[in-house]
Amino acid sequence: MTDVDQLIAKKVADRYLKREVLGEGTYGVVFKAIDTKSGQTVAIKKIRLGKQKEGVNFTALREIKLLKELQDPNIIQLIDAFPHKGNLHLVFEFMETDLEAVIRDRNIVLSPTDIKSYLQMTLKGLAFCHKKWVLHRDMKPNNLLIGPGGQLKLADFGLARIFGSPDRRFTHQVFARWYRAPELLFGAKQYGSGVDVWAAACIFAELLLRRPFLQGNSDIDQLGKIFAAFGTPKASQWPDMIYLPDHVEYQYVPGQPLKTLFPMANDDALDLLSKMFAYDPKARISAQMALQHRYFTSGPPPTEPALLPRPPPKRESIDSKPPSEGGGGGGGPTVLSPSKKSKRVMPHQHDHGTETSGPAPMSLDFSVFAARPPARPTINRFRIIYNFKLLCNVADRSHLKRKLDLEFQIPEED
Ligand SMILES: Nc1ncnc2c1ncn2[C@@H]1O[C@H](COP(=O)(O)OP(=O)(O)OP(=O)(O)O)[C@@H](O)[C@H]1O
Repeated sequence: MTDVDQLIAKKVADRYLKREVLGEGTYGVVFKAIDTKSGQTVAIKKIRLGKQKEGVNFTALREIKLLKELQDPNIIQLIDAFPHKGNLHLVFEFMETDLEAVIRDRNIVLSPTDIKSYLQMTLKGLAFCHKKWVLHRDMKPNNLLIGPGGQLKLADFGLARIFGSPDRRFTHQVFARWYRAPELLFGAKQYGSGVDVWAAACIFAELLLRRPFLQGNSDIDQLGKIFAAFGTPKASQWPDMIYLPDHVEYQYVPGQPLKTLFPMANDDALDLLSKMFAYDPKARISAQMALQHRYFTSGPPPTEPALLPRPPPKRESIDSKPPSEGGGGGGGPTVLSPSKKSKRVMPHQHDHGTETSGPAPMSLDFSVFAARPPARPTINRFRIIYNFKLLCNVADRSHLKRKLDLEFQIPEED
Protein backbone atom coordinates (compact mmCIF):
# COMPACT_ATOMS: atom_id res chain seq x y z
CA MET A 1 0.00 0.00 0.00
CA THR A 2 1.16 3.49 -0.74
CA ASP A 3 1.20 6.18 1.94
CA VAL A 4 -1.96 7.66 0.46
CA ASP A 5 -3.67 4.28 0.54
CA GLN A 6 -2.65 3.86 4.17
CA LEU A 7 -4.02 7.28 5.07
CA ILE A 8 -7.36 6.50 3.47
CA ALA A 9 -7.49 3.09 5.14
CA LYS A 10 -6.76 4.63 8.53
CA LYS A 11 -9.56 7.15 8.06
CA VAL A 12 -12.01 4.39 7.19
CA ALA A 13 -10.89 2.27 10.11
CA ASP A 14 -11.47 5.21 12.43
CA ARG A 15 -15.09 5.14 11.42
CA TYR A 16 -15.74 1.90 13.32
CA LEU A 17 -15.56 1.64 17.07
CA LYS A 18 -14.52 -1.83 18.01
CA ARG A 19 -16.47 -3.63 20.69
CA GLU A 20 -16.07 -7.13 21.99
CA VAL A 21 -14.84 -10.11 20.04
CA LEU A 22 -17.71 -12.28 18.83
CA GLY A 23 -15.62 -15.27 17.98
CA GLU A 24 -12.92 -16.59 15.77
CA GLY A 25 -13.43 -18.48 12.58
CA THR A 26 -11.27 -20.01 9.93
CA TYR A 27 -10.01 -16.71 8.61
CA GLY A 28 -9.63 -14.65 11.70
CA VAL A 29 -11.41 -12.78 14.44
CA VAL A 30 -14.92 -11.36 14.18
CA PHE A 31 -15.76 -8.45 16.43
CA LYS A 32 -18.73 -6.30 17.07
CA ALA A 33 -18.40 -2.64 16.18
CA ILE A 34 -20.37 0.57 15.92
CA ASP A 35 -20.37 2.47 12.68
CA THR A 36 -19.99 6.03 13.97
CA LYS A 37 -21.28 7.38 10.70
CA SER A 38 -24.61 5.58 10.70
CA GLY A 39 -24.84 4.54 14.34
CA GLN A 40 -25.46 1.00 13.09
CA THR A 41 -24.04 -2.02 14.92
CA VAL A 42 -21.93 -4.12 12.58
CA ALA A 43 -19.80 -7.27 12.67
CA ILE A 44 -16.27 -6.90 11.33
CA LYS A 45 -14.37 -9.93 10.13
CA LYS A 46 -10.66 -9.26 10.31
CA ILE A 47 -8.89 -11.41 7.80
CA ARG A 48 -5.21 -12.04 8.22
CA LEU A 49 -3.54 -11.52 4.90
CA GLY A 50 -0.52 -13.43 6.12
CA LYS A 51 2.18 -13.76 3.58
CA GLN A 52 0.43 -11.78 0.89
CA LYS A 53 2.81 -8.86 1.23
CA GLU A 54 1.18 -6.79 -1.47
CA GLY A 55 -2.07 -6.89 0.45
CA VAL A 56 -5.29 -7.80 -1.23
CA ASN A 57 -4.74 -8.80 -4.78
CA PHE A 58 -6.66 -7.68 -7.79
CA THR A 59 -8.78 -10.82 -8.10
CA ALA A 60 -9.67 -10.72 -4.42
CA LEU A 61 -10.84 -7.14 -4.68
CA ARG A 62 -12.92 -7.92 -7.72
CA GLU A 63 -14.57 -10.88 -6.02
CA ILE A 64 -15.19 -8.93 -2.84
CA LYS A 65 -16.78 -6.24 -4.93
CA LEU A 66 -19.01 -8.88 -6.47
CA LEU A 67 -20.03 -10.17 -3.05
CA LYS A 68 -20.81 -6.61 -2.05
CA GLU A 69 -23.20 -6.39 -4.96
CA LEU A 70 -24.95 -9.61 -3.94
CA GLN A 71 -27.84 -7.94 -2.20
CA ASP A 72 -30.91 -9.83 -1.15
CA PRO A 73 -33.03 -9.95 2.03
CA ASN A 74 -31.76 -13.50 2.64
CA ILE A 75 -28.07 -12.82 2.09
CA ILE A 76 -25.92 -11.20 4.75
CA GLN A 77 -24.96 -7.76 3.57
CA LEU A 78 -21.31 -6.94 3.07
CA ILE A 79 -21.39 -3.26 3.93
CA ASP A 80 -17.78 -2.31 3.49
CA ALA A 81 -14.29 -3.70 3.05
CA PHE A 82 -11.02 -2.01 3.84
CA PRO A 83 -7.41 -2.90 4.56
CA HIS A 84 -5.95 -1.84 7.91
CA LYS A 85 -2.63 -2.75 9.53
CA GLY A 86 -2.00 -5.57 7.11
CA ASN A 87 -5.42 -7.14 7.62
CA LEU A 88 -8.47 -6.96 5.45
CA HIS A 89 -11.61 -5.94 7.32
CA LEU A 90 -14.98 -7.04 6.00
CA VAL A 91 -17.90 -5.17 7.54
CA PHE A 92 -21.19 -7.07 7.71
CA GLU A 93 -24.60 -6.26 9.07
CA PHE A 94 -24.82 -7.49 12.65
CA MET A 95 -26.87 -10.61 13.33
CA GLU A 96 -28.22 -11.82 16.66
CA THR A 97 -28.00 -15.56 16.42
CA ASP A 98 -27.89 -18.44 13.95
CA LEU A 99 -29.93 -21.46 12.94
CA GLU A 100 -27.67 -23.86 14.78
CA ALA A 101 -28.53 -22.09 18.04
CA VAL A 102 -32.24 -22.35 17.18
CA ILE A 103 -32.02 -26.08 16.42
CA ARG A 104 -30.02 -26.83 19.57
CA ASP A 105 -32.11 -24.73 21.97
CA ARG A 106 -34.07 -27.23 24.02
CA ASN A 107 -36.56 -24.56 25.08
CA ILE A 108 -37.63 -23.95 21.53
CA VAL A 109 -40.44 -25.91 19.93
CA LEU A 110 -40.38 -25.69 16.15
CA SER A 111 -43.81 -26.08 14.58
CA PRO A 112 -44.16 -27.37 11.00
CA THR A 113 -44.80 -23.81 9.78
CA ASP A 114 -41.70 -22.53 11.61
CA ILE A 115 -39.62 -25.17 9.83
CA LYS A 116 -41.27 -24.20 6.55
CA SER A 117 -40.34 -20.56 7.16
CA TYR A 118 -36.69 -21.26 7.97
CA LEU A 119 -36.37 -23.53 4.93
CA GLN A 120 -38.08 -21.02 2.67
CA MET A 121 -35.69 -18.23 3.68
CA THR A 122 -32.72 -20.56 3.17
CA LEU A 123 -33.92 -21.52 -0.30
CA LYS A 124 -34.70 -17.91 -1.23
CA GLY A 125 -31.13 -16.88 -0.38
CA LEU A 126 -29.77 -19.82 -2.34
CA ALA A 127 -32.01 -19.25 -5.36
CA PHE A 128 -30.83 -15.64 -5.48
CA CYS A 129 -27.16 -16.65 -5.44
CA HIS A 130 -27.64 -19.40 -7.97
CA LYS A 131 -29.37 -16.98 -10.30
CA LYS A 132 -26.22 -14.87 -10.09
CA TRP A 133 -24.03 -17.93 -10.76
CA VAL A 134 -22.66 -18.00 -7.27
CA LEU A 135 -22.48 -21.21 -5.26
CA HIS A 136 -22.27 -21.22 -1.49
CA ARG A 137 -20.48 -24.59 -1.04
CA ASP A 138 -20.50 -24.41 2.74
CA MET A 139 -24.12 -24.43 3.75
CA LYS A 140 -24.62 -25.49 7.37
CA PRO A 141 -26.80 -24.23 10.22
CA ASN A 142 -24.17 -21.95 11.80
CA ASN A 143 -23.70 -20.18 8.49
CA LEU A 144 -27.37 -19.24 8.45
CA LEU A 145 -27.50 -16.14 10.61
CA ILE A 146 -30.66 -14.70 12.10
CA GLY A 147 -31.31 -10.99 12.45
CA PRO A 148 -33.32 -9.08 15.03
CA GLY A 149 -36.48 -9.32 12.92
CA GLY A 150 -36.17 -13.09 12.58
CA GLN A 151 -34.85 -12.87 9.02
CA LEU A 152 -32.53 -15.71 8.11
CA LYS A 153 -29.55 -14.77 5.96
CA LEU A 154 -26.86 -16.83 4.29
CA ALA A 155 -23.39 -15.91 5.53
CA ASP A 156 -19.77 -16.88 5.28
CA PHE A 157 -19.23 -17.08 1.62
CA GLY A 158 -16.52 -16.35 -0.86
CA LEU A 159 -13.64 -16.32 1.53
CA ALA A 160 -11.87 -19.53 0.57
CA ARG A 161 -12.28 -18.65 -3.06
CA ILE A 162 -10.77 -15.27 -2.38
CA PHE A 163 -8.12 -16.04 0.21
CA GLY A 164 -7.49 -19.72 -0.38
CA SER A 165 -8.33 -22.55 1.94
CA PRO A 166 -6.35 -22.17 5.13
CA ASP A 167 -4.96 -25.14 6.98
CA ARG A 168 -7.81 -26.58 8.89
CA ARG A 169 -7.73 -28.53 12.02
CA PHE A 170 -9.38 -31.86 11.68
CA THR A 171 -12.51 -30.68 13.43
CA HIS A 172 -12.95 -27.99 10.82
CA GLN A 173 -13.70 -30.65 8.26
CA VAL A 174 -15.84 -32.84 10.41
CA PHE A 175 -19.04 -30.87 10.58
CA ALA A 176 -18.92 -29.50 7.10
CA ARG A 177 -18.84 -33.11 5.86
CA TRP A 178 -22.31 -33.81 7.18
CA TYR A 179 -23.75 -31.42 4.59
CA ARG A 180 -21.63 -32.57 1.67
CA ALA A 181 -23.31 -33.87 -1.45
CA PRO A 182 -22.45 -37.39 -2.70
CA GLU A 183 -20.84 -36.07 -5.89
CA LEU A 184 -18.36 -34.09 -3.75
CA LEU A 185 -17.68 -37.13 -1.59
CA PHE A 186 -16.94 -39.07 -4.79
CA GLY A 187 -14.42 -36.40 -5.73
CA ALA A 188 -16.31 -34.48 -8.43
CA LYS A 189 -14.19 -31.60 -9.70
CA GLN A 190 -17.00 -30.05 -11.64
CA TYR A 191 -20.17 -29.54 -9.80
CA GLY A 192 -23.00 -27.09 -9.64
CA SER A 193 -25.69 -25.56 -7.52
CA GLY A 194 -26.93 -29.06 -6.58
CA VAL A 195 -24.28 -29.21 -3.83
CA ASP A 196 -26.03 -26.36 -2.03
CA VAL A 197 -29.44 -27.95 -2.49
CA TRP A 198 -28.17 -31.19 -0.96
CA ALA A 199 -26.81 -29.23 2.02
CA ALA A 200 -30.13 -27.39 2.33
CA ALA A 201 -31.86 -30.80 2.39
CA CYS A 202 -29.57 -31.85 5.26
CA ILE A 203 -30.55 -28.64 7.09
CA PHE A 204 -34.25 -29.34 6.38
CA ALA A 205 -33.76 -32.83 7.83
CA GLU A 206 -31.96 -31.34 10.84
CA LEU A 207 -34.84 -28.92 11.48
CA LEU A 208 -37.21 -31.90 11.47
CA LEU A 209 -35.04 -34.15 13.64
CA ARG A 210 -33.46 -31.47 15.84
CA ARG A 211 -30.10 -33.12 15.35
CA PRO A 212 -27.71 -33.45 12.40
CA PHE A 213 -29.11 -36.08 10.08
CA LEU A 214 -26.09 -37.82 8.54
CA GLN A 215 -23.10 -37.64 10.85
CA GLY A 216 -20.29 -39.38 9.01
CA ASN A 217 -16.89 -39.50 10.62
CA SER A 218 -14.96 -39.85 7.35
CA ASP A 219 -15.86 -39.29 3.71
CA ILE A 220 -16.34 -43.04 3.21
CA ASP A 221 -18.46 -43.25 6.34
CA GLN A 222 -20.46 -40.22 5.20
CA LEU A 223 -21.33 -41.99 1.94
CA GLY A 224 -22.14 -45.11 3.94
CA LYS A 225 -24.56 -43.10 6.09
CA ILE A 226 -26.19 -41.58 3.02
CA PHE A 227 -26.59 -44.96 1.34
CA ALA A 228 -27.91 -46.57 4.51
CA ALA A 229 -30.64 -43.95 4.57
CA PHE A 230 -31.58 -43.71 0.91
CA GLY A 231 -30.21 -46.99 -0.46
CA THR A 232 -27.07 -47.55 -2.55
CA PRO A 233 -27.61 -45.66 -5.81
CA LYS A 234 -28.19 -47.79 -8.89
CA ALA A 235 -26.67 -46.85 -12.25
CA SER A 236 -30.16 -46.11 -13.53
CA GLN A 237 -30.62 -43.57 -10.75
CA TRP A 238 -27.30 -41.80 -11.27
CA PRO A 239 -25.66 -42.81 -14.58
CA ASP A 240 -22.59 -40.50 -14.24
CA MET A 241 -21.68 -41.75 -10.79
CA ILE A 242 -19.18 -44.38 -11.99
CA TYR A 243 -17.13 -41.74 -13.83
CA LEU A 244 -16.44 -39.72 -10.72
CA PRO A 245 -12.73 -39.69 -9.68
CA ASP A 246 -13.13 -41.28 -6.26
CA HIS A 247 -16.01 -43.56 -7.08
CA VAL A 248 -15.91 -46.90 -5.32
CA GLU A 249 -18.50 -49.62 -5.35
CA TYR A 250 -20.56 -49.91 -2.22
CA GLN A 251 -22.36 -53.04 -1.28
CA TYR A 252 -26.01 -52.71 -2.18
CA VAL A 253 -28.33 -51.81 0.66
CA PRO A 254 -31.94 -50.85 0.19
CA GLY A 255 -33.15 -47.43 1.29
CA GLN A 256 -35.57 -46.81 4.11
CA PRO A 257 -38.96 -45.23 3.61
CA LEU A 258 -38.63 -41.51 4.26
CA LYS A 259 -41.67 -41.70 6.49
CA THR A 260 -39.69 -43.99 8.80
CA LEU A 261 -36.76 -41.58 8.89
CA PHE A 262 -38.94 -38.50 9.39
CA PRO A 263 -42.14 -39.66 11.07
CA MET A 264 -43.03 -36.08 11.99
CA ALA A 265 -43.02 -34.77 8.41
CA ASN A 266 -46.11 -34.57 6.22
CA ASP A 267 -46.31 -35.95 2.68
CA ASP A 268 -45.49 -32.64 1.00
CA ALA A 269 -42.43 -32.18 3.17
CA LEU A 270 -41.28 -35.72 2.42
CA ASP A 271 -41.80 -35.28 -1.31
CA LEU A 272 -39.74 -32.09 -1.35
CA LEU A 273 -37.07 -33.70 0.82
CA SER A 274 -36.80 -36.67 -1.58
CA LYS A 275 -36.36 -34.29 -4.54
CA MET A 276 -33.69 -32.28 -2.74
CA PHE A 277 -31.92 -35.52 -1.80
CA ALA A 278 -31.90 -36.86 -5.39
CA TYR A 279 -28.60 -38.69 -5.99
CA ASP A 280 -28.04 -37.48 -9.53
CA PRO A 281 -27.22 -33.77 -9.32
CA LYS A 282 -28.84 -33.35 -12.73
CA ALA A 283 -32.09 -34.75 -11.37
CA ARG A 284 -31.92 -32.82 -8.08
CA ILE A 285 -34.51 -30.08 -7.73
CA SER A 286 -33.18 -26.51 -7.99
CA ALA A 287 -33.60 -24.01 -5.17
CA GLN A 288 -35.97 -22.01 -7.37
CA MET A 289 -38.13 -25.04 -8.21
CA ALA A 290 -38.11 -26.12 -4.57
CA LEU A 291 -39.67 -22.78 -3.65
CA GLN A 292 -42.50 -23.56 -6.05
CA HIS A 293 -43.10 -27.02 -4.59
CA ARG A 294 -46.52 -27.63 -3.09
CA TYR A 295 -44.92 -27.90 0.34
CA PHE A 296 -44.73 -24.10 0.16
CA THR A 297 -47.78 -23.39 -1.98
CA SER A 298 -50.34 -25.49 -0.12
CA GLY A 299 -51.20 -26.09 3.48
CA PRO A 300 -50.57 -23.62 6.26
CA PRO A 301 -48.27 -20.77 5.17
CA PRO A 302 -44.79 -20.35 6.64
CA THR A 303 -44.56 -18.46 9.93
CA GLU A 304 -43.79 -14.75 9.57
CA PRO A 305 -40.07 -14.25 10.39
CA ALA A 306 -40.85 -11.86 13.27
CA LEU A 307 -42.98 -14.55 14.92
CA LEU A 308 -40.42 -17.34 14.67
CA PRO A 309 -39.14 -18.80 17.92
CA ARG A 310 -35.56 -17.75 18.55
CA PRO A 311 -33.10 -18.13 21.40
CA PRO A 312 -32.19 -14.94 23.26
CA PRO A 313 -29.59 -12.95 21.29
CA LYS A 314 -26.35 -14.74 21.98
CA ARG A 315 -24.28 -11.75 20.98
CA GLU A 316 -25.68 -9.33 23.51
CA SER A 317 -22.82 -7.33 24.86
CA ILE A 318 -22.63 -6.31 28.48
CA ASP A 319 -20.84 -3.25 27.27
CA SER A 320 -22.69 -2.31 24.14
CA LYS A 321 -23.51 1.28 24.93
CA PRO A 322 -23.49 3.63 21.98
CA PRO A 323 -20.12 5.27 21.34
CA SER A 324 -21.13 8.55 22.96
CA GLU A 325 -21.62 6.74 26.25
CA GLY A 326 -18.06 5.62 26.46
CA GLY A 327 -15.99 2.70 25.36
CA GLY A 328 -14.70 4.48 22.31
CA GLY A 329 -11.73 6.11 23.96
CA GLY A 330 -10.41 9.12 22.15
CA GLY A 331 -12.54 8.66 19.07
CA GLY A 332 -10.29 6.07 17.48
CA PRO A 333 -11.15 2.38 17.41
CA THR A 334 -10.85 0.71 20.77
CA VAL A 335 -10.60 -3.00 21.24
CA LEU A 336 -12.19 -4.06 24.45
CA SER A 337 -10.68 -7.09 26.07
CA PRO A 338 -11.82 -9.99 23.97
CA SER A 339 -14.49 -11.99 25.65
CA LYS A 340 -13.43 -15.59 25.80
CA LYS A 341 -14.82 -17.42 22.83
CA SER A 342 -17.58 -19.45 24.33
CA LYS A 343 -16.54 -23.02 24.14
CA ARG A 344 -19.19 -25.25 22.75
CA VAL A 345 -19.11 -28.67 24.28
CA MET A 346 -19.67 -31.68 22.13
CA PRO A 347 -22.46 -33.83 23.39
CA HIS A 348 -21.72 -37.50 23.62
CA GLN A 349 -21.65 -38.76 20.12
CA HIS A 350 -24.66 -40.90 19.86
CA ASP A 351 -24.46 -43.96 17.75
CA HIS A 352 -23.83 -42.86 14.23
CA GLY A 353 -25.99 -45.62 13.00
CA THR A 354 -29.11 -44.72 14.87
CA GLU A 355 -30.22 -41.94 12.63
CA THR A 356 -30.36 -44.22 9.67
CA SER A 357 -31.02 -47.63 11.09
CA GLY A 358 -33.97 -46.85 13.27
CA PRO A 359 -36.85 -44.49 13.50
CA ALA A 360 -35.83 -40.92 14.15
CA PRO A 361 -36.77 -39.49 17.52
CA MET A 362 -39.99 -37.55 17.51
CA SER A 363 -39.10 -35.28 20.35
CA LEU A 364 -36.01 -33.63 21.64
CA ASP A 365 -33.54 -35.84 23.39
CA PHE A 366 -32.43 -33.51 26.16
CA SER A 367 -29.42 -35.58 27.08
CA VAL A 368 -28.08 -35.00 23.61
CA PHE A 369 -28.96 -31.34 23.37
CA ALA A 370 -28.18 -30.32 26.91
CA ALA A 371 -24.84 -29.06 25.71
CA ARG A 372 -24.17 -27.20 22.53
CA PRO A 373 -22.01 -29.00 20.04
CA PRO A 374 -18.76 -27.29 19.12
CA ALA A 375 -18.70 -24.60 16.52
CA ARG A 376 -18.91 -26.28 13.19
CA PRO A 377 -16.04 -24.93 11.27
CA THR A 378 -16.55 -23.62 7.85
CA ILE A 379 -14.95 -24.47 4.63
CA ASN A 380 -16.03 -20.99 3.78
CA ARG A 381 -16.30 -21.41 0.09
CA PHE A 382 -18.62 -19.42 -2.02
CA ARG A 383 -17.64 -20.42 -5.47
CA ILE A 384 -18.00 -17.62 -7.91
CA ILE A 385 -18.44 -19.03 -11.32
CA TYR A 386 -18.33 -15.86 -13.26
CA ASN A 387 -15.73 -15.75 -15.92
CA PHE A 388 -13.71 -13.00 -14.39
CA LYS A 389 -11.32 -12.86 -17.29
CA LEU A 390 -14.17 -11.56 -19.39
CA LEU A 391 -15.24 -9.09 -16.77
CA CYS A 392 -11.77 -7.83 -16.37
CA ASN A 393 -10.73 -7.17 -19.88
CA VAL A 394 -9.43 -3.77 -18.99
CA ALA A 395 -6.26 -2.29 -20.37
CA ASP A 396 -5.06 -0.50 -17.30
CA ARG A 397 -5.28 -3.04 -14.51
CA SER A 398 -3.47 -0.94 -11.97
CA HIS A 399 -5.88 1.90 -12.60
CA LEU A 400 -8.85 -0.41 -12.06
CA LYS A 401 -7.27 -1.88 -8.96
CA ARG A 402 -6.94 1.58 -7.48
CA LYS A 403 -10.53 2.35 -8.48
CA LEU A 404 -11.70 -0.83 -6.77
CA ASP A 405 -9.62 -0.05 -3.70
CA LEU A 406 -11.28 3.30 -3.44
CA GLU A 407 -14.74 1.93 -3.95
CA PHE A 408 -14.35 -0.05 -0.78
CA GLN A 409 -13.09 2.85 1.20
CA ILE A 410 -15.74 5.39 1.85
CA PRO A 411 -13.71 8.30 3.16
CA GLU A 412 -15.27 10.10 6.05
CA GLU A 413 -16.97 13.37 5.40
CA ASP A 414 -15.19 15.89 7.56
N1 LIG B 1 -22.61 -10.80 10.82
C1 LIG B 1 -22.41 -11.30 12.03
N2 LIG B 1 -23.10 -10.84 13.08
C2 LIG B 1 -22.89 -11.33 14.33
N3 LIG B 1 -22.03 -12.33 14.60
C3 LIG B 1 -21.31 -12.84 13.58
C4 LIG B 1 -21.46 -12.36 12.24
N4 LIG B 1 -20.62 -13.06 11.43
C5 LIG B 1 -19.98 -13.93 12.23
N5 LIG B 1 -20.39 -13.82 13.51
C6 LIG B 1 -19.95 -14.61 14.66
O1 LIG B 1 -18.54 -14.54 14.80
C7 LIG B 1 -18.01 -15.80 15.16
C8 LIG B 1 -16.96 -16.22 14.14
O2 LIG B 1 -17.61 -16.34 12.89
P1 LIG B 1 -16.92 -16.94 11.60
O3 LIG B 1 -17.91 -16.92 10.52
O4 LIG B 1 -15.62 -16.26 11.34
O5 LIG B 1 -16.54 -18.39 12.04
P2 LIG B 1 -17.39 -19.67 12.43
O6 LIG B 1 -18.57 -19.74 11.50
O7 LIG B 1 -17.65 -19.67 13.91
O8 LIG B 1 -16.33 -20.79 12.16
P3 LIG B 1 -15.72 -21.22 10.75
O9 LIG B 1 -15.09 -20.03 10.11
O10 LIG B 1 -14.73 -22.26 11.09
O11 LIG B 1 -16.92 -21.72 10.01
C9 LIG B 1 -19.19 -16.76 15.23
O12 LIG B 1 -19.62 -16.86 16.57
C10 LIG B 1 -20.23 -16.09 14.38
O13 LIG B 1 -21.53 -16.45 14.78
